[in-house]
Amino acid sequence: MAETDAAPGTGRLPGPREAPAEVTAGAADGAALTPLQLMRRLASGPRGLTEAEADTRLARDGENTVPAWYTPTWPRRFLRSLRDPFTAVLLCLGLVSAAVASWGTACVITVLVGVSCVLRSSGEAHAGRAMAALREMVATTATVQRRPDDDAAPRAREIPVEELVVGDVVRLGPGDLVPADLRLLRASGLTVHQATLTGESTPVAKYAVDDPPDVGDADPPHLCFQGSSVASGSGTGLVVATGADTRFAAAYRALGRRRAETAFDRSVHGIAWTLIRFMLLTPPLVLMANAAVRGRGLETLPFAVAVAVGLTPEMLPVVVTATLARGAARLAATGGVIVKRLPALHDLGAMQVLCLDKTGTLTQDRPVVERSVDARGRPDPGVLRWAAVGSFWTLELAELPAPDTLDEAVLAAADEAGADPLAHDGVAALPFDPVRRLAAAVVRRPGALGVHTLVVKGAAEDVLARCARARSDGADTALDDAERARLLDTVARETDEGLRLLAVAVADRPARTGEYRECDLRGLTLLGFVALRDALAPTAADALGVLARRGVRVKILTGDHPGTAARACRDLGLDPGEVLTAGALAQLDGPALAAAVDGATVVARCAPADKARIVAALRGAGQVTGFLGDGVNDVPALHAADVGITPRGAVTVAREGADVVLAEKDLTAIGRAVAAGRYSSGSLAAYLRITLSSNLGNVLAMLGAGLLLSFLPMLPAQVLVQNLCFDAAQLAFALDRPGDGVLRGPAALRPRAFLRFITVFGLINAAADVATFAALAVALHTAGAGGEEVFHAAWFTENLFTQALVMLLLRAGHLTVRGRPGPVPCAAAALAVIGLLLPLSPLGPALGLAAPPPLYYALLAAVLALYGTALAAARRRYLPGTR
Ligand SMILES: Nc1ncnc2c1ncn2[C@@H]1O[C@H](COP(=O)(O)OP(=O)(O)OP(=O)(O)O)[C@@H](O)[C@H]1O
Ligand SMILES: [Mg+2]
Repeated sequence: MAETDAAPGTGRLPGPREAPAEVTAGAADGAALTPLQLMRRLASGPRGLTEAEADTRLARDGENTVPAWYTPTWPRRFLRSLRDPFTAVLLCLGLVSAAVASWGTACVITVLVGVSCVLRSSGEAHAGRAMAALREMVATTATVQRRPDDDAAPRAREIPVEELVVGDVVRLGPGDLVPADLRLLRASGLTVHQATLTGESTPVAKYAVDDPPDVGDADPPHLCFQGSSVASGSGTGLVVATGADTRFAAAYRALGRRRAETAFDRSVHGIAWTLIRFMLLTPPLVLMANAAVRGRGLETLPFAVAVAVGLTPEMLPVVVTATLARGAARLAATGGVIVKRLPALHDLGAMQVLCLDKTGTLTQDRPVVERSVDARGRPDPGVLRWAAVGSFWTLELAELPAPDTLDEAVLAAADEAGADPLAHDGVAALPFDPVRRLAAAVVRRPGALGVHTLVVKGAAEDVLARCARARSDGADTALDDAERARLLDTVARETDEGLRLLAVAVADRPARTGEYRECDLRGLTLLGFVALRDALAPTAADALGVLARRGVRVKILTGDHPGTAARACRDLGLDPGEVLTAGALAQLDGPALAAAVDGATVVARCAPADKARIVAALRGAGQVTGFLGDGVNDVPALHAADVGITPRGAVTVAREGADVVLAEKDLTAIGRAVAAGRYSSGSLAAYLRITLSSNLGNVLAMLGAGLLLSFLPMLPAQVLVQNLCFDAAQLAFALDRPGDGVLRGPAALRPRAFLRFITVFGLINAAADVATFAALAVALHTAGAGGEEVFHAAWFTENLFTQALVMLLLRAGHLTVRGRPGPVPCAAAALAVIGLLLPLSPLGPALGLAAPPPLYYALLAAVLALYGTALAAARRRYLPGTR
């Protein structure tokens, strides 16, 4: 409910354009053309646009805004706040009142709705601005190929995606967000996630074609759409549509937000909807009870409506938005954490399990080659040389915008050792893919005519599975299962030292012109291993310690070897216990999978889908689950989690998909984020607890009194004025900071437990009201005076006093902030003053209130003292250790 809707914002409406038609093709229009025809039509070329031409087009066509969070206008915001379910129920009640000509009630309800809508839309506007500023800090870029002028050679450079224009030539690499609709000119092992467009969760292969297949295909293989993201491989594409013209923009409008229910929805939304059901039930119940017991008819309807209104926490959306926005702004300013989706702050506080990837999150992802050995474990620089040939030609031929850190490390080490990958000629490349866990290049060896050499490097298990022989001392020996097992043992021993191992294998094939595919990578000869060391992130151990103290369980889901992961775990002070591999869990799903990973700390050799599956299973088992990762292989899990967290240096698509971005390279920020989430959830929980239990108490008392008395216990207008006072006072919770007790454990609000709580406290509250009744009877009897007005005034005063008391007693934390009273105590004091003075003021008679006799106040003090004692006792039982 605090969420701002997302919609594509291009700042202008799609409409007829001034531009010449041939330069602005939509993705689908050009799909049937050959790349050359299309380039001619878009007045571009394989070398890209010149900077000047790009500027002209940008000025003409406007910015290419990715479906960002746009800021709705004021009237729209106001209308949207009317759509809030509480407001809708209030409006219905208002209509009912108008229908029975109860104009006073109808007017007060209109005022209530108006006030809460204004508060809500201004709160949202404020939160929206704060969020936009935060999201600005993690803006997205694209790699574009442009020329400084007509004669210059093209240069690849990063620009903000907003500056892309039709005709630009863009490069894509793993983890990039497709920045606009593209026609592929070249592609190498390219697969993209386009779940946002098609709902399909597995990556789809994309490739360049010269003669496009039939037009109108829903998912043409040679087009990549804005909003999808690169899962593996690389490509170069021509921008065919930007901004509002992209297919994503159109699809996005229809789709809305696709997120599954998160912890926030389950708790705050869950509670809200339970309440709405109660509210709708209340008027008919009141009517029926009054008809049955007192024989009253429809004349009790305004009262019944007022009672239902009394139950409504109208300020809930306002308090939620304001609390979360305030928490997020503070966290960004002081904690180095950017919350991109407001409810994620609540989910951070509620998080019970945090799954992390290892590489780049717990380690620095700056691997350094430590040694290179042959299949027998003896030092062999030749293995590193071959690995470098593979790395170099994969990067070169796949045109990756940036090298992978492992490849970078291999190339740096080979360079130092004086190897020259250029001595070979590259033919083809299959870039790294986190599912296959290997990369391959096809090269021509100098002097070896008619022969193509495949160079394969990757995870030891996966490369070994494709090897038929192993080479040592220049001689090849056949690899049987026993030998494979021995080699894997050796690898496991090395990983125990914390090393990451890449296996390197080659194979000679007769030269050919056809494409190389994954199935060609068989019958290889293992050359040996390159061992790399990746130092731990300096703050990782501290961060894990903080999480443990805060009661968040940590699990490591990594694509790396179980040994390397276990060693990293131990070095960080975390007991790895039994290390699982994703392969062993392949058959499990749902609760069985959740149970299997429940006791484990490390699950290794996870493909991207495995990480997502495990996260989803944990969530399915009722655990509020976060995921922290930085790579392409983490994206599905980031989406699957209640709260997806990413460090700032993460790949674009991870940052784009995450709910929370750690702005600094400091993992301890996660501890601060969790704390901020818990403070915010703590404020919300206190607000809900207090508001709902006193609302419920008042309603119960009013129902009972309505049946006992011969007149209405409160006039509808009085109920509503009282309600207005409560609402105003409750806004203080948005400014409140609860006590440090909230930091002790995850702060998930469970609707069931919560409803039990408010029932207990509601009953105590109702009991206080009944006691007031008795006090009043005694006082009136003694004073020999009475009447409805005195009763109403007495009850009004008592209600405001009990509300003030509840606000003080059911809230955790100190009453003062830096020596001054905090917002909640101030609001409670204001309530008490109004409760005391309003019936005595000139406004009193206007509302039908008359001053009670002095004895009543003395008795009220006694009732309040008793009530306070009962609250304190119940609090010790239901809210242990909250202060
Ligand atoms: N560029 C590469 N070329 C060849 N093999 C690679 C390359 N990058 C990674 N690998 C191999 O694939 C394995 C899995 O890599 P992946 O990127 O899925 O996970 P990771 O980065 O090791 O771990 P994490 O999931 O913790 O980030 C690595 O352990 C490594 O053996
Ligand atoms: Mg990673």
